[in-house]
Amino acid sequence: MNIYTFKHETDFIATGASLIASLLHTNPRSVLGLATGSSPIGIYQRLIEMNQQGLVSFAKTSSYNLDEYVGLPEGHSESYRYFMNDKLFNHIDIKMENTHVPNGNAADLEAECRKYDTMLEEYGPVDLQILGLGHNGHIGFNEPDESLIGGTHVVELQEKTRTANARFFPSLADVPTQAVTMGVGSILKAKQILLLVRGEDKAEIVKRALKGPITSQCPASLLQCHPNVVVLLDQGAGRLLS
Ligand SMILES: N[C@@H]1[C@@H](O)[C@H](O)[C@@H](COP(=O)(O)O)O[C@@H]1O
Repeated sequence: MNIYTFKHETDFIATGASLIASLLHTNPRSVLGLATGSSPIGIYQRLIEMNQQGLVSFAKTSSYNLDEYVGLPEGHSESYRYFMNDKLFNHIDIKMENTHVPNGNAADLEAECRKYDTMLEEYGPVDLQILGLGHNGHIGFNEPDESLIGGTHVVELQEKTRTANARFFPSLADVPTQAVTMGVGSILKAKQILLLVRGEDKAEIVKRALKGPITSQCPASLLQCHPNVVVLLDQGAGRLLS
């Protein structure tokens, strides 16, 4: 695991963006695993600029997002499909049909999960999986539990997660109670993982995830088992690592 802590946000962004861009230079058909949350936004903005300057192309790239809320109306501004379109896809040369986000409005959510796994099996493995980190150690929406699920599944969101994400909704009551998420097994199948974490409030969980015991009570701790993980932290998030 290669862990880098950055004093300046511009360096955090430049490092993340160039890692993705160099992957696409090496293999323009790379499969990207993408994440929402605040941590990747600056990197997505930089990739948009690079794409518009002709420095990187997504024309042959496909993408699979980690997760999506269940039950938000189509086009809802807090759905993860809206986030991805708004923060990245609408501004780069990726073909929209090559972008995939689980459908949290599928009539049969179990069938949607199986369909997502089948696509990942058929068109994967993911070359580079971007991840953020929840305050409780979740990755995607894989919440701490007695055991973890390998494939894509429907999850009940924990109060800590709903409270953390309530800042984006009018009130806590408006935050969905369920989500569809890729499982930890699917995440670990990626060839390379790029974990992005920002903020002092994440320092404790960063330490637990990267240096603590490997346990389903901290899903991100399973990343310690993966052979190719790059972690980018800002100073706040990295402050408890020696
Ligand atoms: N479901 C997403 C996660 O996939 C993301 O990793 C997390 C971290 O968000 P942030 O980057 O804002 O810390 O937020 C949400 O809970």
